[in-house]
Amino acid sequence: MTDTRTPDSTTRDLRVAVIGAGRMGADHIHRLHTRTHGAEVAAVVDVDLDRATAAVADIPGARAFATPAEAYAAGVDAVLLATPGFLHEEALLEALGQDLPILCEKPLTPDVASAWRVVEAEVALGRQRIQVGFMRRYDAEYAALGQTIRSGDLGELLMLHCRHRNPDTPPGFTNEMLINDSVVHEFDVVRYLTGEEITSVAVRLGKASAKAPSGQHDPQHVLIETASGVLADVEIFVNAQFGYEVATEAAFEDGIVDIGRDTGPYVRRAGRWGGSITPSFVERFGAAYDLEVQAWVDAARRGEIGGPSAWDGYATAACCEAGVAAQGSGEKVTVTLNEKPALYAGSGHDRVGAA
Ligand SMILES: NC(=O)c1ccc[n+]([C@@H]2O[C@H](COP(=O)([O-])OP(=O)(O)OC[C@H]3O[C@@H](n4cnc5c(N)ncnc54)[C@H](O)[C@@H]3O)[C@@H](O)[C@H]2O)c1
Ligand SMILES: O[C@H]1[C@H](O)[C@@H](O)[C@H](O)[C@@H](O)[C@H]1O
Repeated sequence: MTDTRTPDSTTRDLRVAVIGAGRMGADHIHRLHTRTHGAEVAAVVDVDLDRATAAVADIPGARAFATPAEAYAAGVDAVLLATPGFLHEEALLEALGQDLPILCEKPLTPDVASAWRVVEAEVALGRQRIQVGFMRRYDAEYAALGQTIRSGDLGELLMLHCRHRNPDTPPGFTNEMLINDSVVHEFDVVRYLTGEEITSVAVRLGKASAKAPSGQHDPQHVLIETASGVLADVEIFVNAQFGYEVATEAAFEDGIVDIGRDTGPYVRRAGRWGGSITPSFVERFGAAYDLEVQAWVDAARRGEIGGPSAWDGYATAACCEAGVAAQGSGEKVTVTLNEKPALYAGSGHDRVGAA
């Protein structure tokens, strides 16, 4: 539903409060300040006030705060939430209480009960205010794969073989976070690519790497099934050392499509050949984050959202909960969803993120 109560939103820049100035928040602050049209960083909020202060040092007019309430009192138009996922619910409910447009970094929340509370709060508000930061929808290669699926050129999509590899994990990254923080992206893109809900999740724990921190079983093999029976297997390997890789091989009735392989200059030098490996998500998805944030800003100025919704956040949280249960049981776990509220009709996982 379009918010018609924002009369000057199309004529001046959207004043954004970024909550959380860590790895992802700092990247988004830079993006908003240097290359997003129609928006400005008005406030940075971080419990670590020194970090917030450092983040606004080079941004004229931007102010640092230790709590969102102070930023709201100072006056902002929108919120970009980049605190750790377990803190999202409280911040989302507070921002919804202010009726502000929100770009919430994934996951919406780390468990299905809290995700549903957020959906209920947005439904009670009566308009969509939350966009979830599933940036892969804005990646050119995922968009091309989605186009191939929808065109039917290669027949029906049958299987997806996904590899999700990170060089290492930040401190405090738990075994459950392999699912809640990492595979949550595959849950989203499988829903986005197939246009179907996920019906079950199974997890197999095979041989573990000695490079994984204590408490993490890494890698893991996740098997996802969709409503029509498309199978997607995911190797989630978050201490893979060599670099960052998010790649998929899609098997169709009439062909195979590969996305996410490192490309770039192929160099032959001094008796050797090769290229460079993508170091992190910042490089792999830099262009996708730019498109995602611009789509959010453009939509927020119209009183709309410009990408995956709170329903998408809730549906992926349900998949995560099934995945974490499957980690423990070794059994296939069925994903069950509440009835989709009318607020999200026609604007759920079939929303196309990139043109
Ligand atoms: N889309 C992606 O590819 C991607 C990549 C990395 C992280 N993320 C997501 O971004 C979010 C942040 O991750 P990160 O790696 O930047 O974390 P981080 O730990 O580097 O930064 C979090 C920041 O939040 C601050 N903070 C903690 N509690 C706070 C509170 N109550 N109020 C205000 N600030 C608070 C911390 O001081 C820190 O500066 C997570 O949801 C994560 O899943 C997404
Ligand atoms: O928070 C990060 C981020 O979402 C990355 O895109 C993903 O590859 C990592 O696994 C996850 O920990």
